[in-house]
Amino acid sequence: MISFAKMHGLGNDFMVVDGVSQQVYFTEGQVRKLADRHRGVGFDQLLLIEPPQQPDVDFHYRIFNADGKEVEQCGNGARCLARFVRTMGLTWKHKIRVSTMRGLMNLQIMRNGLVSVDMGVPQLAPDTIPMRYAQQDIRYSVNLDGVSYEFGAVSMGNPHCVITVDDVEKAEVDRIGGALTQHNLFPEGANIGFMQKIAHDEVRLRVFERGVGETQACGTGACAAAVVARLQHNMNQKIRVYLPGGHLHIDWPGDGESLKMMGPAELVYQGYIDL
Ligand SMILES: N[C@@H](CCC[C@H](N)C(=O)O)C(=O)O
Repeated sequence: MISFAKMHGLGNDFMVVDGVSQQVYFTEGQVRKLADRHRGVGFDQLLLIEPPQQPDVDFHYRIFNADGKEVEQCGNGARCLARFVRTMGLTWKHKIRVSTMRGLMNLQIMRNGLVSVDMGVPQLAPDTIPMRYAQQDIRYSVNLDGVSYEFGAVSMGNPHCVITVDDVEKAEVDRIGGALTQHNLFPEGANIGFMQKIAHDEVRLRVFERGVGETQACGTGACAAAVVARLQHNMNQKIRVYLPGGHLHIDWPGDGESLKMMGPAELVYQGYIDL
């Protein structure tokens, strides 16, 4: 039996497991079974919180997609992690530093109850995404069934491709997202965002997540969209990203600078399950 919490960030939902007080290990098959929305707990990602692996860090943060694969980063999950470790008494700090597969991240629980995350510096070079394009650019194109799609590519620790559309409601998220997430342009797959500009400081966004499908919100997807919005469309440093599950505040001063994301993190229930 392991104890866990069910949490969500704007409807992007998680099974969160305390791997500090419990000895836990998950196989790909176990994660897939737990992710099943009819026979398991049901979630987009499983978050496993482990003891720190280095001195200046509070926790090590691991993320598994619903398909069982471990991935590098999850923005909505990071906010839930901050709320989880405080609620479960794993720390009393308001400022929490975690390591992930791809580096370090600082989380802060704000007075207004929201959680702010310093997501680090967005990476734009094709080999850091990774993406099979020789030269870095702010706009790339890909051909799908004879139609060419322009996109921006960003690594927020994990790979993102962002396509600007006229009407996000009409975007073929499943068809185009499903084809591009596994396109050979992206050797490790990619999360595919569909972004509509609303104003200089507002976009709407839907994301087809790698290893999951369309989710109600994607934190790193919102960060990547803000980067593309600024680079391709000269939008503001501070923008609101409206996702199907709610909105996030993103603040990115520009190239080479760290990006901050702020939004909610909710605990739904706590439970026990046999693995
Ligand atoms: N929902 C997440 C991203 C989770 C990982 C992603 N599906 C990937 O494979 O990179 C977020 O809030 O950032």
